[in-house]
Amino acid sequence: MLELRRLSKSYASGQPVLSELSYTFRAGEFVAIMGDSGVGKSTLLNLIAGLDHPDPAAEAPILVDGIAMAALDDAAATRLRRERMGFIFQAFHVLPHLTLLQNVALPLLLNGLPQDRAATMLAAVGLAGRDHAYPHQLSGGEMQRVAIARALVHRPALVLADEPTGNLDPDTAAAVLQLLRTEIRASGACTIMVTHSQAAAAMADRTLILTRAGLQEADTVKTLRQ
Ligand SMILES: Nc1ncnc2c1ncn2[C@@H]1O[C@H](COP(=O)(O)OP(=O)(O)OP(=O)(O)O)[C@@H](O)[C@H]1O
Repeated sequence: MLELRRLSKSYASGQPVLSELSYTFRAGEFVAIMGDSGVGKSTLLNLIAGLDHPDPAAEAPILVDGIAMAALDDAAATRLRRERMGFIFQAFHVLPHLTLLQNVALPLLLNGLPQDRAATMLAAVGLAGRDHAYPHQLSGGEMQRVAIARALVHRPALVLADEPTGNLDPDTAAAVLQLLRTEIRASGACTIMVTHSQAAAAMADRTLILTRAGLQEADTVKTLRQ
């Protein structure tokens, strides 16, 4: 579903952040990515999302459903992102001047899809009857539930989440993650979640650790450290 092939990224200012990273993510799996601060987790998600460009060294470093991101022009990359991806990112926060229903309906509108699923998704995340509320009327946990509904409403094949519960208390975080897991199970989306939280990672099917050496299964890293 998502293939990384010798993906590298350096910023002008410094050393390479990612160096020849290769990994294949399968459809329907929920994977957590952990790793030390500054190792490049957010950079990796931004590259997969097409929000930043990898170093040009490798020919097709990112393939989504077999489509090489590097071969797409800006318009085609935007279309692929809009149709096949869902984001739970701080930078894509719920828009304050739109109602909850309008926020959740946005991916449907942008993709020219019928909008009735927006109300269904709001109900699925426990916010039935709040369609016409505005984001400032919500708690942090409720806001993250709206973000989840919006990320999944258009049935994307790939969901990218960056610290989806970073600013929530442990109980609310657990409820939000439980909901995310239920919804991605129902939709069959491949989900990649970057997190520093062991509790959040425990909700995923498996955990990968990003180090300078690349992405490795958490169990392998634990064994190597012992
Ligand atoms: N736009 C940028 N320009 C220059 N350097 C950057 C840029 N974005 C990130 N970096 C650097 O790249 C490295 C990786 O950053 P990144 O945010 O991907 O790490 P991270 O693993 O997500 O960290 P954290 O867990 O602290 O969020 C850091 O050294 C950071 O300073």
